[in-house]
Amino acid sequence: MTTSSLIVFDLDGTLVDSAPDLVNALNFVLEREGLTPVPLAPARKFIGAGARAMIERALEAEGRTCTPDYVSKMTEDFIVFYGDHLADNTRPFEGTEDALDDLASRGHRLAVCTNKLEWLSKRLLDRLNMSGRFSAICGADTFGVQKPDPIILRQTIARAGGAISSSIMVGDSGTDIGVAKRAGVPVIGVDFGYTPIAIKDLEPDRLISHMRELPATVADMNSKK
Ligand SMILES: O=C(O)COP(=O)(O)O
Ligand SMILES: [Mg+2]
Repeated sequence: MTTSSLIVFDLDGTLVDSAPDLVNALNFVLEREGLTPVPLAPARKFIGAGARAMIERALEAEGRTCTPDYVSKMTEDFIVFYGDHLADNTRPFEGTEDALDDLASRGHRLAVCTNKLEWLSKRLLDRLNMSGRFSAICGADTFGVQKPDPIILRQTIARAGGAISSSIMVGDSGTDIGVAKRAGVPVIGVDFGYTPIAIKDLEPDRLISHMRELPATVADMNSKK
């Protein structure tokens, strides 16, 4: 028998392949400052800790040091540009919508816990016609703390009407594995997202390589509780 539970998803690199639009926005601000744009493949690993961290990681990779105010201005400009272009090329990873349908049909509630700003996350999921699937969509500014601070995951679970003891986190990077472990929530890693450290080395409880594997993985974890 399957126990129904809340499944909490990371957004960038887990539900959606958002790197093309994030990197376009990054390159918009870099080029405007006279800096060299970054190709998509190496820039993917800058994603995962929010917009500011993405810009800082890109500047560091170019060997630039900038004042916090300068980075703040670039971050503001990044967000304005990204807000207008966030669904130009971003799509759910293959099999995601079928997997979410399957989980919902088994009685699972779904939520999003991301280090993207909440309004950008909601706008993106609206544009992809996916918002209605989630009982809560929480971002870096929703509770004033970001992943891997366990408060953001605990509060997301509460907002979605779930319980820590019956929730599972799904994510692609160190912030997701970290937040889940700190909050005491089992975690499934996906190996198709964005992370500078191989996801298997971060030791998620389970690892999947395609969203089609998710419903059976969740069912198996719940059957062993
Ligand atoms: O946009 C980011 O850098 C982080 O987003 P994520 O937490 O959904 O991976
Ligand atoms: Mg991610």
